[in-house]
Amino acid sequence: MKVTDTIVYVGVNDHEVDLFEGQYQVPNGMSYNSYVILDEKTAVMDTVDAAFGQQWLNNVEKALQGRRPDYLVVQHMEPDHSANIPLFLEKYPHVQVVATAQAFKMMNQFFSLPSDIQQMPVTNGGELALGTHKLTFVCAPMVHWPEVMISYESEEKVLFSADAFGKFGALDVEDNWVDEARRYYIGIVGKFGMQVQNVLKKAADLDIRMICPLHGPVLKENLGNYIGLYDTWSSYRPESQGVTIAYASIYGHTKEAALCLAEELRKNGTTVAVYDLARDDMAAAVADAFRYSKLVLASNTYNAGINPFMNDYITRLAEHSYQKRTVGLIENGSWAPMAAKVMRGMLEKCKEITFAENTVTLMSAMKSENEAQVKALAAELR
Ligand SMILES: Cc1cc2nc3c(=O)[nH]c(=O)nc-3n(C[C@H](O)[C@H](O)[C@H](O)COP(=O)(O)O)c2cc1C
Repeated sequence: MKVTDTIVYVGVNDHEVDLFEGQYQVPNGMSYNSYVILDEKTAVMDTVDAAFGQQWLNNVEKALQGRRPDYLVVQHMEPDHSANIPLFLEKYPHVQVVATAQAFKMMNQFFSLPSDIQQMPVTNGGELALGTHKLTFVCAPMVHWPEVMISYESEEKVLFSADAFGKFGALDVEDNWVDEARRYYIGIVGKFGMQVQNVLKKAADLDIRMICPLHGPVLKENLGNYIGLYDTWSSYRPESQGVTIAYASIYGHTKEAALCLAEELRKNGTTVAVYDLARDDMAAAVADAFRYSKLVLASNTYNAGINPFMNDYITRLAEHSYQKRTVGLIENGSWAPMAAKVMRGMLEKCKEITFAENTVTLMSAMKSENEAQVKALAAELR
């Protein structure tokens, strides 16, 4: 598949993967992208997941049209992109491998490569001329591993962005880019907002006409929109006004209060996303907490603590640097409700959290006073 006349897509679609990175549900599969640049010299940009070695090699061979590859550029050592480095070097032992020093170190950790491989270590700002095409390498530490670099090709103004601007989903399935890109970004890179901001600052000086990520489609239009979303996500600003309600309930009474709140909010035109933390996709619930300006956590008390699913959820939010949001609390308990206190305590390490003044406290089941509390919380959040 041509990206341009001289850049060819040689990646693969994976519909067999059950959990991406061992935890993310990917109902539409995954793409592992790789590209070939054809010029006086040829460069292959990254490899693909181990399961697709032969298919990828065939794609590369076809794209090269009988030529030999001169360079293998390794932007990221995560195995879904690097697993086929040994296979590639077995077939093309003369190739110069271009990567950061830290990537070479990881290469030797992951693989037992021959000692005579041709290494070309690069640092930030390093360049590689292929003919009319010229790659400039920009180090992007922790976006989302420390060895990551992205590559700017100045002839066609293409940014090879490594995992940035990637998404879940194979390329042969139509879906909503922003939802699957947000779930991917928040889950995988979300913790490293400051590092993403640093890369965006470096990229602001570049004239970018096209973004070639390691997952998801090549982005050719409305690049300002995608870059703007990355700026929003990495600065932890809400993307939209709205409320995410995440609940964990054993017998259904806390759920009832959560759904009652959702109804109250919707009545007034507030956008609401509701998640059952025991049953719905936790990564989607985390992504929507970042998407919307407000969050309500509803949990039953559990052994003087909170429901284990809520515990997992708040732990994930805190790990992803959740911040700059308003949070409301709904708790339930049959003898000593503690959930609101525990949830509040868990979020205290998060920056710039404003707690709603109204807390809903159920003593086992919804009563008329709880309905009044729910209405008061809704009034405060809308
Ligand atoms: C294993 C277990 C531990 C619980 N621990 C407490 C507790 O420490 N304090 C309390 O008040 N209620 C506790 N409860 C009771 C529930 O929190 C309470 O019945 C609540 O109303 C359940 O809400 P739900 O209908 O949303 O599941 C516990 C329940 C279970 C099953």
